[in-house]
Amino acid sequence: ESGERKAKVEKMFGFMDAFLKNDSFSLQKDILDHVEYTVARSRFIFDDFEAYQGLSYSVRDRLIERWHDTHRYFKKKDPKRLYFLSLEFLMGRSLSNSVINLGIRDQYADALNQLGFEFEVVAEQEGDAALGNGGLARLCACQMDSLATLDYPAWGYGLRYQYGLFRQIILDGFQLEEPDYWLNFGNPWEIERVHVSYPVKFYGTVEEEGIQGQTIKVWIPGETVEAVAYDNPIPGYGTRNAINLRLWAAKPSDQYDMESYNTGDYINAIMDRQKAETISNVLYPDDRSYQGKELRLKQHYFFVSASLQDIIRRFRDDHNNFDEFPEKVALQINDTHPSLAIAEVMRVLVDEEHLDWSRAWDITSRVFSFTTHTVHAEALEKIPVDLLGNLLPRHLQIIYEINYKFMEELKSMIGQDYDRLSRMSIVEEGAVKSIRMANLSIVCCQIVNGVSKVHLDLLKERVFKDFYELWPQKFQYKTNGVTQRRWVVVSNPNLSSLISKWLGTESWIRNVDLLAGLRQHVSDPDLQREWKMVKKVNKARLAEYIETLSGIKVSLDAMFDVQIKRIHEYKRQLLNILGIIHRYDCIKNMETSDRRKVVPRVCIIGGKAAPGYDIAKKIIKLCHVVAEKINNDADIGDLLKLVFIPDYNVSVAELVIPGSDLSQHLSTAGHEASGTGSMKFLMNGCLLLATADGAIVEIMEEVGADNMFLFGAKVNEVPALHEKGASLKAPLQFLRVVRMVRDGYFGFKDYFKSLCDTLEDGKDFYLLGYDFASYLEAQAAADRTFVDPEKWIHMSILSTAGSGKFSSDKTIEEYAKHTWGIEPCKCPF
Ligand SMILES: [N-]=[N+]=N[C@]1([C@H](N)O)O[C@H](CO)[C@@H](O)[C@H](O)[C@H]1O
Repeated sequence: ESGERKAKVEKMFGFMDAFLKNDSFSLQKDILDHVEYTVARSRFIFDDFEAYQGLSYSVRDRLIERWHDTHRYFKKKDPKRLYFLSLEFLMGRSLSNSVINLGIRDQYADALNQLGFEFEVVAEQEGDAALGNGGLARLCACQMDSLATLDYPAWGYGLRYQYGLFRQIILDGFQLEEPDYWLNFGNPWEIERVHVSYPVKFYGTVEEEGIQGQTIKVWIPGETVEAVAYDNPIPGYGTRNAINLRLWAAKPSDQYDMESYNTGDYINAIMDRQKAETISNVLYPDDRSYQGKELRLKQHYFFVSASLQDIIRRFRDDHNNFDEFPEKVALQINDTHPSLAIAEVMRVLVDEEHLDWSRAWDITSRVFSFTTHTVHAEALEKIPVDLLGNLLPRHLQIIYEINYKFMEELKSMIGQDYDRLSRMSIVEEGAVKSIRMANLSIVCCQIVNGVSKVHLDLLKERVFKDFYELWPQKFQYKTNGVTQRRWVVVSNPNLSSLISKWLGTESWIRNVDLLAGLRQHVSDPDLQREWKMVKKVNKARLAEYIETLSGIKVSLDAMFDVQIKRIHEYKRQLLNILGIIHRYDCIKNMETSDRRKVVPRVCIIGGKAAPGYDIAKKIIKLCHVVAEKINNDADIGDLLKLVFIPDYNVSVAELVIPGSDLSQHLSTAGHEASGTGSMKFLMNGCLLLATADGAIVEIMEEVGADNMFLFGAKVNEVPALHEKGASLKAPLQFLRVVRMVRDGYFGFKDYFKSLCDTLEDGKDFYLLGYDFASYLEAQAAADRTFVDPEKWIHMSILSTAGSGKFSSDKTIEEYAKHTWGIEPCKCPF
C-alpha cells in the first residue's frame, strides 16, 4: 500500500528535487503563502517580523524535504549511527546558516528584495536559541553542523528548555538576569512530533520477582512524565544531508490518579500534572560546578531515558540481537551530564531484555564514549546517593553493582592500596556519600577524550591520574573546533568572498585545509589592501553597534581589543581591566607630547556571570565604573575607550568577532581545557594575545608563536608558583592599580574590597600579579605591531591561513575515525 503510494508520488513528481523550486519567483510565492496561511497575516500588509516568519517557514519546508530524504536513506542503508547526548546546545540563530548551507541565500535575498524587504534586516528579527551556557554548548552546535556537512549518520539529543540562558540586563553597571522566554513567538525551526513520546519514570521502589527460576528486579515508579520530541533539522553545507537534533519537552503523562479527581480536588490534580512540565522548563545557568539539585538530576535522567527509549526503538526496528548494538550504535556522552545513560542501558538490558550482567556490561562498555571538558577536579559532578536513591532507586543499585565489580577487579590489579581504591571508587564515602559520575564514565567507556593536547596531559597527570595509570589506552584527545560555515561564511561574508577570490574556489568551506593556500599570497599588496578594507567595514559595523548600545563613538583607527566569553576568575577578565587601568594611568601621567605616541585602543569586554557568582558580578561592575571614568575623561579622548557589551550571545559574537583586531585569552595556564573563542577570532584574521593554555598551545604550532602575543606562566610552571604562595611578590605597577581600586578611585570602595582581597599576595590563586609584567609587555608588543599595518595584516592573513586545523570538521573526522567508528552516509539524491 505505502509502496504503491510511493511509486505513484515518485511518478507524479519525478524523484530529484521532488517538490520545491528555488528560483526567486517560487521563493516569493512560498514566502507569501506562509505569511498568509501559516503566519495568518495578509500577504499585502506584513512587517519585518512577519516577513521573517514567512521566510523561515519556507526555508523550513526545504529543510524538511532534505531531512526526510536523508533519514529514508539512513533507514535504507542502516549504517552505524552516532547519538550525541548533551544537556546543552547553543544553536544561536538558524535562518542565515540554513539558507547558506542550503546554497540558496542569494535567491532568497533577491526574492525578499522583490517583496520590498532586506535580507539582513529580516534576519535580525530572529532571537537566539540559547539552550546552553558557553563553550561546551556552542561546541556541540558546531559539531552538529560538521556531522551534517560531512554526511555522518548522526543524531543530537537534548532538552527543549522553555527558558534559555538568562538575558543579561546591565543596570548602573550591575548584572541583572531576565528570563529568556525564547518561544514567545513560536519557533519555525522545530517540528513538534506528538507521535514520538515516551513515558519517563521517577521515584518508587524496586521489587524482586522470580521468572523462570531467575530473580529479576522490577522498578515500580512513583511518578511518570511524558517526554515529547521536537525535531530541529540540521542542514549540511553543500550536501543534501540534513540530520536531526531531537529535543525533549516534558508533558504531564496521560496516566492520572483518578483518586484526586474523584475527591473533587481537581485543581490540585491539574497542578500536579503541570508540575511535570517544569522538568524541561529552565536551563541551569551555571557554567561552573554541579549543583546537587533534584530538578537538575531529573533533567539529566529525563532526557537520557527518552533518548535511549528512542534509540533502542530505532535499533529494534531492524535488529533483535543486542550483541549487534555496539556495531550499529555509538553513544557519545558530552561531559558527565548524560552519564546516567550508562546505568539506564544496563537497566534496560538486564531488567527488560533479561540479558545476564556480564553480557549487558560488555555491550554497554562498547557502545559508550565520554568527553570531559574540565580541568578542575572540584567541578566534576557528584550526585548524593540519598538524592539518587530516592529519585532513581534501581539506577543506584546498578551503579553500586558496577562499582562492586570494578573494585573487585581493581583489587586484583593493584592489591589492597586503599587510598587509591577509595580515590578511584565510583562511590565517594564521607560526609555526603556521593556517586562520582566522571569515575562511572571512565570505568564504563572504552575511550575518554580530552578537548586539547594540553587538556589530555592535565587529565593524565592530575585530574584522572589513577585511571590513566591503570588504563592508559583509554585516554585520547580531540582538539575542539569551530565551524567555518557560521563563523566565517555567515558572520563575515566579505572575508568569505575575499578568501574564495584569492583561493580561486569556495571549496575551502567544505575542505578547510585549503585555507593554507592564502600563505602564498600573504605579501601581495592587493590582498593586503582588500583584507584591510574588509576588516575596516566590519569594524565600522561593530562601531555602529557600540554607539547604538552605549552612545559611545569609537574611532575606527583605534585597535579594537576584545575579550568576550563567560565571566570567570580563571579567564581573568580582571587582569584585562587592571591592564586598562594601568594604560589609563600611564596616559594620564604622560606629557601631552608623548600622548601622540599612544596607540589608540577601544577595549571591548562581554560575557555573562552565573547568577550566584558574586566575584564575577563584581568584575562586571568594576568594568563599568572604570569605563565611566575613562570614557568621560576629556584628557583621554579617543586614546582609550572601554565598552562592556551586554547580553553576550552567539549572535553578538557573530557581529563582534569579524570587527576585532586583537582578542584576549588570558586564562591562568592549566585552567582552560581548550577554549574555542580563540579559534573563531583566528579564522577571522584577528590576532591573539594569550597565555599558552588549552588549545592556544596547538594554535602556536599552526600559526607560529611569533604570529601571536604570548605571555605568562606556562602550564608546568603554575603548580610550583602556587607552592610559593605569599612569597610571590607582585610588581609595583600591579600593586598600584589594585591600590587605585581598593582606595575607591573608581568608587564603590567597600563593594570592591573582597575583589581586591583575592589579589593579595598569597591569595592571588590565578596569578594575576605574577603574570602582570609579561602581560603588559605583550600588550606593548601588540601596540608596536599595530602601528606597522603591513606587519599586522601579514600576521592577520597568516592567522586565517593557519586556522584550518581548528575547524570542527577536523574534530569530527578524528572522533568518527578513532572514537565512534562511523562512516559517511551521503544521501545520493
Ligand atoms: N564546561 N566546560 N567546559 C568548557 C567551557 N567552559 O564550556 O568546555 C569548552 C568546550 O570543550 C572548553 O573549550 C572550555 O575550555 C571549557 O572550560
